[in-house]
Amino acid sequence: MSEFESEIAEGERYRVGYALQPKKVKSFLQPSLLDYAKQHAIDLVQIDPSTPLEQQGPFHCIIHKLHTPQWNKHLQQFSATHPDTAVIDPPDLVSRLHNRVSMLEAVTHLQISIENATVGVPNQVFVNEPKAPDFDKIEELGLRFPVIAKPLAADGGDGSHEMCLVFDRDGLNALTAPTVLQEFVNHGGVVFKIYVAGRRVNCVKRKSLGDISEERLRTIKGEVLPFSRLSNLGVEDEGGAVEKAEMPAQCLVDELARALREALGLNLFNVDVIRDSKEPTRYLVIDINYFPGYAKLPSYEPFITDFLLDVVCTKAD
Ligand SMILES: Nc1ncnc2c1ncn2[C@@H]1O[C@H](COP(=O)(O)OP(=O)(O)OP(=O)(O)O)[C@@H](O)[C@H]1O
Ligand SMILES: O=P(O)(O)O[C@H]1[C@H](OP(=O)(O)O)[C@@H](OP(=O)(O)O)[C@@H](O)[C@@H](O)[C@@H]1OP(=O)(O)O
Ligand SMILES: [Mg+2]
Ligand SMILES: [Mg+2]
Repeated sequence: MSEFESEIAEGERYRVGYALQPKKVKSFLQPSLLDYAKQHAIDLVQIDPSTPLEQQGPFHCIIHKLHTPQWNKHLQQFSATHPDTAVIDPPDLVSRLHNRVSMLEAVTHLQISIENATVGVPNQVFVNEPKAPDFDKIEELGLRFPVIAKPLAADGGDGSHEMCLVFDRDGLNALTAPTVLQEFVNHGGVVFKIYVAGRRVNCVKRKSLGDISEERLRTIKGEVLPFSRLSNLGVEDEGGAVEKAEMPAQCLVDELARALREALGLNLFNVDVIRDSKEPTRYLVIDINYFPGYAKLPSYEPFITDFLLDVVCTKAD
């Protein structure tokens, strides 16, 4: 018997509306998810964002990854008149993840120390005009090269995944504003991706940028190395770094997910975490994404369905 069978009244069905871009519908709404959810009393219903929500309901729950002002307004109006529909998640809270400075602020307030491990963020500074960056500000913060130049906006818009590895001050001349300069931390070429769906948590390993040696730093001058959508690149694991990497302790993963879920007020996100090669008890959060690619997880169908059942059966803790 499933965890929820005793909660669901005989014949009861739950309507969950989803409002996503066509590309996301294709990747997230796999037939296997639709089927699994259906067998567990959840009907996933596509929402047309250009038609009033009133005409498309009723909904027990709405999940979404659209953030045009018009969609936010429709959602807000619908919520006001349908307080029983759970909106996963409120647009004003999601928007904190659309900026690479505010995204990491919640992490800096967490006090996590489990099994000697700590969780923080890399040093970073926002510069408006990288061509004439405020070097004093950078040095005051103790920011050290190499750095990754990341676009401030992380809203899925054009260029929001286009990054640059910058090896020294001269390299900053190649950048365009506005940019977040984040210290590059050697981490053994493996990123841990913690997927959260309410109280459901799953951590997987992925290939990342390789370490940069002191030797390489001495020889590279004024160079920048552009890259984009690294998490979608090939999965080839040269040298077996990903396979060999030890996972972070499960209690650390669970506590980080729980604490961030509470601090951000969000249910659907993932967290990219690296482990400092020099200090392996030091974990660093480098990125948080709203409504990430859950379909890449093994058994994502029960993962998502159980989360939706948590919401509609109001079992979330
Ligand atoms: N501070 C850092 N130190 C070392 N490597 C980093 C750092 N920040 C990012 N990286 C590497 O660059 C990749 C891309 O960075 P980031 O995750 O910030 O970009 P993104 O475009 O938002 O990614 P996503 O596709 O997950 O949304 C990371 O997965 C990691 O491999
Ligand atoms: O492309 P996928 O569906 O796999 O998911 C990616 C998602 O793309 P989307 O645009 O389709 O939502 C990205 O969103 P935007 O920043 O572009 O908004 C971002 O969240 C990535 O981190 C996700 O990849 P993952 O972190 O899971 O590897
Ligand atoms: Mg990332
Ligand atoms: Mg991201």
